[in-house]
Amino acid sequence: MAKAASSLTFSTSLPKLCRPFSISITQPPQVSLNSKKLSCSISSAFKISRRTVTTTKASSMASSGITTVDQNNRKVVEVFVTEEELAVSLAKYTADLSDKFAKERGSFTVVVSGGSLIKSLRKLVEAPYVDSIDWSKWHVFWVDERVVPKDHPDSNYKLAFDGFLSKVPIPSGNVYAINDALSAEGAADDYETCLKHLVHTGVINKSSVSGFPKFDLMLVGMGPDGHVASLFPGHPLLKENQKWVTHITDSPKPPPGRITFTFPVINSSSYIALVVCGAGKASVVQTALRKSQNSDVFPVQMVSPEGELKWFLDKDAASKL
Ligand SMILES: O=C(O)[C@H](O)[C@@H](O)[C@H](O)[C@H](O)COP(=O)(O)O
Repeated sequence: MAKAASSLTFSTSLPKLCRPFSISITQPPQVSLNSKKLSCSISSAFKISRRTVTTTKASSMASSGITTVDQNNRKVVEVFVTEEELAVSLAKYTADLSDKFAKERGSFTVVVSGGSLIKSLRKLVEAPYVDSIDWSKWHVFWVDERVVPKDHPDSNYKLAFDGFLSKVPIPSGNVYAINDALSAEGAADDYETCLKHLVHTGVINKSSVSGFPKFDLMLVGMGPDGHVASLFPGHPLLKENQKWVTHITDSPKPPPGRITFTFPVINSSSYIALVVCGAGKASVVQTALRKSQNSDVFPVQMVSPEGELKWFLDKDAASKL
């Protein structure tokens, strides 16, 4: 097992077609200076699959340990040499879940963020997925939206429509954009009312654990400051625990007016894919996946779904692990 742990590494001279490796974290490793104990602890904490990347830096990741993991949750970290490979894997992951939920419950509720995530979904609109996915089962929501007209360049709806939704046959009635004629507060209330209706009619599941809506899959990005959705570091909205959808008028990332799902909704999800690329996010990724204290510094560290959390990282975002 010590050999396996020492293979968890990154290199700038990786073979071009090398496959990603996955780390399934089932329990936090015990970090110890005793090398024998450390090796045993790490082996019990990580399940390594598709291991093809072998250099020296991984042992430093392993020896620091990952201590942010909730023992009851399943967290997977997957690192890709290129964003292109990440996009391929993300498409397969999404398509597999689409198939699973379409078969199991006759619909697939998918939540997307804005930002670079939409570009990372591009493989879904290509073969084989564009033809094999049952798009009629999809119901699409936004984890956050900027309160601007739907044809505005800042609109997350427009971003997703142009890059993704316009290229697949999802019924237009299954795409839940905000009412852009309302204020931020009004749009948030309206969106929550819409979600309540869809929970009532069974399109969206309800968590028996939290009582909040339980989406099948959330595909979300993370900002360089560690924000997810429109939940920003230090903002009081991080603590919202009643509302399903809330609003912000002082977003530090423009535009200032937005609506956002709250953490209880995000964390009721069955699956969350956190898609993070670029060296500018490496420090936050490092803190989120290697922190040794219990305090949550970044909003992304509050992402802890009932189901599976999977990090999709490119090698730049993972460069400090
Ligand atoms: O509307 C938004 O601003 C987004 O939903 C936001 O949460 C985004 O996902 C992150 O800021 C990451 O964006 P990038 O991937 O472009 O850095």
